[in-house]
Amino acid sequence: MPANSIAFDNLTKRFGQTVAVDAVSLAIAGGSFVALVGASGSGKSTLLKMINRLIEPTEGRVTIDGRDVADGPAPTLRRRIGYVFQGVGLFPHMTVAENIAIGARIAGDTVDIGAALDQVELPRDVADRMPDELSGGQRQRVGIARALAPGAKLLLLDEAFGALDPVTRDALGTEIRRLHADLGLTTVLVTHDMAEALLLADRVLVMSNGRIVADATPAQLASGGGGEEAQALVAVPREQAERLRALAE
Ligand SMILES: Nc1ncnc2c1ncn2[C@@H]1O[C@H](COP(=O)(O)OP(=O)(O)OP(=O)(O)O)[C@@H](O)[C@H]1O
Repeated sequence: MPANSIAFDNLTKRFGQTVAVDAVSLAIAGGSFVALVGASGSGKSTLLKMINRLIEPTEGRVTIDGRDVADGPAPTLRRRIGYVFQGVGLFPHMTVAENIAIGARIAGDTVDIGAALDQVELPRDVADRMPDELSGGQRQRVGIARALAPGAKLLLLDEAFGALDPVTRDALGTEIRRLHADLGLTTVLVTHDMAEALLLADRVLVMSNGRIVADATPAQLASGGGGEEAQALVAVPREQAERLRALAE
């Protein structure tokens, strides 16, 4: 498998009586773009956070290129894995430049802030601004720049476009896809939006009650494959598209 592949091996997480992730075994090829979709509470975020050890499994393990993520210190692991979530979590009292550099600085490295801003198509003059002087979409771009600044080759996105207007959301999605290709990333995107998953990912995993109930390509899903639960989710954007088409007739 190409570098930066991820594997789940009987991965389970229980919170008391709740089985958030239920014995998931699955491999994600290095360089692929995988979307994880499913209803609220189906276990998507829990599965994602076990990759960068924000959550530790109850049973089973996650490996990256065959090595257990639990081997070695979590901060070292997290420098390899960019993580962007809804709300971004920029430090409000630090400038954009300081926010982007923080991960690398802690590790004793420096970051080319201009290049990091170029990468996410932000003007270089935002470097000295504070996060609350940016739009939501710009803040999200800073979050992506920060996640990738330490040279991460894996990118985890947890509803990263969730709070944005549809136009900004679409533009950021396209940009993430470009960054994914340009930087040769392995990307895992958690989203409740099947249309976003179909348009951005190479492979769509559907979660339900802690299990992966469908594993298909966007083309397979669009042509009716993937099973009942997947098709129930595909029906939403399909019906919207049909209603729009009907309006034009
Ligand atoms: N820290 C926690 N303590 C107890 N239960 C938790 C905790 N985190 C998650 N859960 C439970 O685990 C299950 C899976 O949650 P998770 O956040 O992974 O779902 P999700 O699919 O990401 O949902 P959403 O789309 O709403 O973010 C849910 O039943 C949730 O209530």
